Amino acid sequence: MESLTLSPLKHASGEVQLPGSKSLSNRILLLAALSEGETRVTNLLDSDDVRHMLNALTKLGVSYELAEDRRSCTVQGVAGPFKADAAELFLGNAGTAMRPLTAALCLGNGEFELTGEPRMYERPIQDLVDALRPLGADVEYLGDEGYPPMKIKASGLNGGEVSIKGNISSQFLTALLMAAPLAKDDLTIVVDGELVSKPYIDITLHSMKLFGVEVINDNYQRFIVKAGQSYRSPGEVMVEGDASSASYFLAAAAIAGGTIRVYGVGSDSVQGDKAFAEVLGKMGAQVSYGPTWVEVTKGELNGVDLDLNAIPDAAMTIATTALFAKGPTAIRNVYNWRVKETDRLAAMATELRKVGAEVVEGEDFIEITPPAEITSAAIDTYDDHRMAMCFSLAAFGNAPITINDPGCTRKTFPEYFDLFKQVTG
Ligand SMILES: O=C(O)C1=C[C@@H](OP(=O)(O)O)[C@@H](O)[C@H](O)C1
Ligand SMILES: C=C(OP(=O)(O)O)C(=O)O
Repeated sequence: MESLTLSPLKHASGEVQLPGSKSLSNRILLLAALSEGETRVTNLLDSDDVRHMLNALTKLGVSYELAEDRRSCTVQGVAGPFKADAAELFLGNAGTAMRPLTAALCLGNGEFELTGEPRMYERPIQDLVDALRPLGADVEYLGDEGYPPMKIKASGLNGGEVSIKGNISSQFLTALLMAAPLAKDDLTIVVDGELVSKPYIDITLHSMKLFGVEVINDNYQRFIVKAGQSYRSPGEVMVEGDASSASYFLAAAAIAGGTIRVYGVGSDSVQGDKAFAEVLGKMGAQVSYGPTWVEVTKGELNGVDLDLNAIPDAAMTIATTALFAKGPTAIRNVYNWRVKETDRLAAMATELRKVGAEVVEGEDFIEITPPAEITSAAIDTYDDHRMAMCFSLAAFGNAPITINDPGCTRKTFPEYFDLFKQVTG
């Protein structure tokens, strides 16, 4: 396994043009495929998660033309459910491909197998399948009950009223919402209990609206989607920059100074993770926004105690930023860190201790007391892109930090370490 050793870093400044948002890239590609007409998608993310979606669309008979740099793509919509009647789809560890495609495939007619990397077989999908079955979906688990791989025998989805649990992943509700307009009748979706990662539902509703579909949203507890609203191409869509990817650069500036400005995400962004900069502000960094940019300058950082359920991905960056704050930091209500690329609560606790932090790992929270001096360590990344990216920040101490398997950032941000070097060199 390769590793990358970062010498102690002192400074971070410059400008970063963010790659396209993963969440938006995969939603827009799927909706473009299901819609009437041709859609030109620009600023598309080029990363493993998006490649899995693109490969799946090819196998499902969708044609598209991808630019040589893979950052723009013209998709020919199939105007309704996929036309393919059989396919085996390998979806890696991409939640934004696995969950939405599971629901979308049920709309058509045929037999489909959905497979992925070993970790995908440990990431739950039962709450989605339990919501699809009463609508007529035939989904068989091929391995463990409640987890991929799965076989779908599709024959369309009925309308009616269905309830879905949202306390493990918002992607289940996202998947059902995006499939809903192509069901045979109107669909009412009732959220059973707590809904985690709520801002991702706004990304979903925003994406559906771009493609001409309106959803009645009753306080995120009840959604009504009228049938017969077909997706229609808006012609051209530009993908916003990735707000989660922005977090590492903004945190670098907050920790080390001078100033970093990221372009592609700002006050106009639909992504919940734009709120990450506000958290840095609460810690003491100076933050300013434009419609499509965010700028952070170093401040005296203090620990915070916050519920970060709404921004679970960017919240990981707060965990390593906490190494440079005065006093302890608590990140609360992040139980679902445990079912992501790795058990992120356990991984974060183990690796933060390696650099000298004192850590309390709760069932759904983590408390971090920074060390007086960060100690040199080799950080294991657990095939989790965010572990690799977060721990690059530990190099702002006085000790070298080795990141094992830095290539795992390919899931969402293949060029991360090149850009990080540019702003810290
Ligand atoms: O819908 C999305 O695009 C995502 C939703 C979130 O997952 P959960 O809803 O499982 O928390 C987030 O962590 C993931 O990276 C992307
Ligand atoms: C949880 C993540 O990914 P996924 O879309 O696979 O859920 C993530 O990117 O942090």
